[in-house]
Amino acid sequence: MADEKILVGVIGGSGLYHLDNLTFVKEVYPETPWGFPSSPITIASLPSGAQVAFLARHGKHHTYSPSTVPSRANIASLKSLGVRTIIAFSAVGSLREEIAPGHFALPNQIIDRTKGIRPTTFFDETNIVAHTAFGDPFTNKLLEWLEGRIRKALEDDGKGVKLHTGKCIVCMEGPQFSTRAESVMYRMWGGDLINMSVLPEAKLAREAEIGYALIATATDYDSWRPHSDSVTAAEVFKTLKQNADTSRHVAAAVLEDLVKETNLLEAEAGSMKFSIMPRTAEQKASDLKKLSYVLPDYFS
Ligand SMILES: CSC[C@H]1O[C@H](OP(=O)(O)O)[C@H](O)[C@@H]1O
Ligand SMILES: Nc1ncnc2[nH]cnc12
Repeated sequence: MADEKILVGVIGGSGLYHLDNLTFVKEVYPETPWGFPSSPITIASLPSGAQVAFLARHGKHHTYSPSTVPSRANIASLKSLGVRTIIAFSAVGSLREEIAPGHFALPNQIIDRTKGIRPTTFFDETNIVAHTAFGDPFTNKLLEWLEGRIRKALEDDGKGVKLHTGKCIVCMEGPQFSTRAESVMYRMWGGDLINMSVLPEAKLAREAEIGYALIATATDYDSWRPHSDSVTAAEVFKTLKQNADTSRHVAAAVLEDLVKETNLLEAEAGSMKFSIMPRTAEQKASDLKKLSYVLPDYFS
C-alpha cells in the first residue's frame, strides 16, 4: 500500500547497517525541512506482514561521524512515515566491570557531555520557543515492556548475552575516545555506559512525540581500568559483528509484538502539549509549516 503508516522505526548504529533478516519491501528517501536523513530508509516487512522502517544512523557506508549525523532529518523523516516509536541500537563502552563487552543494556538516564555543536531542537531558527520535559529521557513504559521481551530473545538466541537495565549512559562528543581521567570521572558521576550518539537523537524524538528506547550493545571497557589498555577502535570492532547479529535477532523478536501494542506506541502522544510557549503575533507561516512536519497536531 503506497501510504500505509509505518508505526515503528529502528535506528541502527555502528556495525548495524541493515536488518536483512526481515523482508525488504522498498527504500524511501524523504527530504525534510532539515534536509535528508543519513541514508535512504528501508521499509521491511515482518512475518505478519506489518511494516517497519530501518535507518542507518551513520549512513549505510558509515559516512557520518557522531557529531555530523543529521539527527533532525533522521527523526523528522521517520515521523513523516508515521513512526510513533523508535528502537535505537548503539555500540557503547562499559564503565562498569559487570557490563562486559558483548552484553546488552537498556539505559534509563543520560548525562550530556556533547559540546553544543549539534543542532538539538526542531525549534531552532524559528521564533517559536518550546521547553520539552526530558527528566526521563527514554520512554519508561517502552523500557518496561522491552525488558522481558529482550531477555527472552537473548535466552532463545542461546549465546549467553546478558541484559542490564536501569543504567545511566554518558553521551560524549567524540570522535576521539575519552582520556583515562574522563573515564574515571564519568564513573564517579554515576555513568555506567558511554557512547557518542544518544543525543540529540533522544531529545528530538521527544520533541516529535515519538517513543524512544536505546538498546545499548557493549563493545569495550572504555579507559577506566588501571591495568588494561585504553579503548581503541580495533577493540570496538572485535565485538561489533557479533553484537550486530544479536541485535538483528532481538529486533526481529520484539518488533512483531511491538507493532500490535497500539497504546504503547502512543506513549508520547500529547507530551509536547504544555511545552510550547504561548504564541506571539510574530509567528511566521514558514515556521508553522516547518514545525507542522514533526508536530502536525500543534502547527498547521
Ligand atoms: C565505532 S566506536 C564509536 C561510535 O560507535 C557508537 O556509534 P553508535 O552509537 O551509532 O552505535 C558511538 O556512539 C560512536 O559514535
Ligand atoms: N568507549 C566508547 N566511548 C564512546 N563511544 C563508544 N562506542 C563504543 N565504545 C565507546
